[in-house]
Amino acid sequence: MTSAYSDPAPVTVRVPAKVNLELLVGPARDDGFHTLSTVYQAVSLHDDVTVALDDDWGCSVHGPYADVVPSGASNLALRAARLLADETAIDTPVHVSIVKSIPVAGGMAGGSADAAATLVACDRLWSLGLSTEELEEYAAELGSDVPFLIRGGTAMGSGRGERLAPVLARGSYHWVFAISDIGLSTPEVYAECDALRGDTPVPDPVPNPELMSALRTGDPHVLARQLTNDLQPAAISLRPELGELLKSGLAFGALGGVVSGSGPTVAFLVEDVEAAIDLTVALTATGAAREVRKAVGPVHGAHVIPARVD
Ligand SMILES: C[C@@](CO)(OP(=O)(O)O)[C@H](O)COP(=O)(O)OP(=O)(O)OC[C@H]1O[C@@H](n2ccc(N)nc2=O)[C@H](O)[C@@H]1O
Ligand SMILES: Nc1ncnc2c1ncn2[C@@H]1O[C@H](COP(=O)(O)OP(=O)(O)O)[C@@H](O)[C@H]1O
Repeated sequence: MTSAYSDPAPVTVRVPAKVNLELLVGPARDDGFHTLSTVYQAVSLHDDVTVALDDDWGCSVHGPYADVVPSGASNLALRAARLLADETAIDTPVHVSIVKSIPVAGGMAGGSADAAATLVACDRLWSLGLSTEELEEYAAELGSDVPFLIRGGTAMGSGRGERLAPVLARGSYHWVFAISDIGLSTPEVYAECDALRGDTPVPDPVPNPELMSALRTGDPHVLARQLTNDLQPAAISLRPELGELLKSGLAFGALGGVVSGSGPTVAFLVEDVEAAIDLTVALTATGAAREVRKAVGPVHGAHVIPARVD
């Protein structure tokens, strides 16, 4: 006799990386986090995260970065699944399988992206029916930029980066990312930023209206002039070669360049897809980056895709 009930099929969610178009870092708060004003853009470097019911909680990581991502309890995606289960009184464990293509510890929020994808996937697998707002609240418990990876597109982040507001952005932008061999630790880069500032008083960050205007034009030449990152001097202080990489990209024709978040990935904004190909070839030839990848932004946040058939 067949049962009327069958286990739900695994759910796969595709999730983008991010770049900060503007990252203004204010003073350190009592809880150790820094007050931020940032503008995130989701870009088309993706991880795919699949959740499936299993006898026990587990995680596996696949792809070129598998060796440098923990697959145990510290994996942020597995932590996301367990947090959501605890908060919603679910007691059916899942296995989380990550096909990782977002650079690790690169300032592109790869771990946060996997956590965001897992929340969206588990919501579907467990038929929780949570709203985007509810998922973003759980996301904020996992990390400052996890909520943005659920939302995607282009958005402003305040607080420690977790409070999101929409931004009116026109057009589609072409990016080239120069990815380093070895990652940088986000807390170390914030600490270096504090050390470089010393005793200089730091005001609360105020969003730059010229960036908002630039995003409304849809013109990459205009946007390129507004790219800003207060963590860039800290990232360059820890990795002086990033300064040279930025200069090379601009010399090879990028409209603008900026360290992505806490680095060490460097993001170059270019005019169009041909310029992206040219810059990718030129930067690859220098050997100054482990890998050079093209992407477009903005793209959607974490979203369910049809299951892979292997
Ligand atoms: C720098 C940014 C820019 O978007 O991204 P990444 O470059 O790491 O991707 C973010 O602020 C990173 O966000 P996320 O990676 O989620 O950081 P969290 O897990 O919340 O915090 C990790 C650590 O970073 C520092 N931190 C983070 C956010 C913040 N507003 N102030 C901080 O000082 C703290 O030392 C904290 O313990
Ligand atoms: N699912 C995950 N993907 C990537 N890194 C993870 C994950 N879970 C935990 N980590 C850890 O988080 C650290 C930060 O990774 P990541 O989010 O890629 O960088 P960044 O904060 O620079 O954007 C890594 O060094 C890794 O050890």
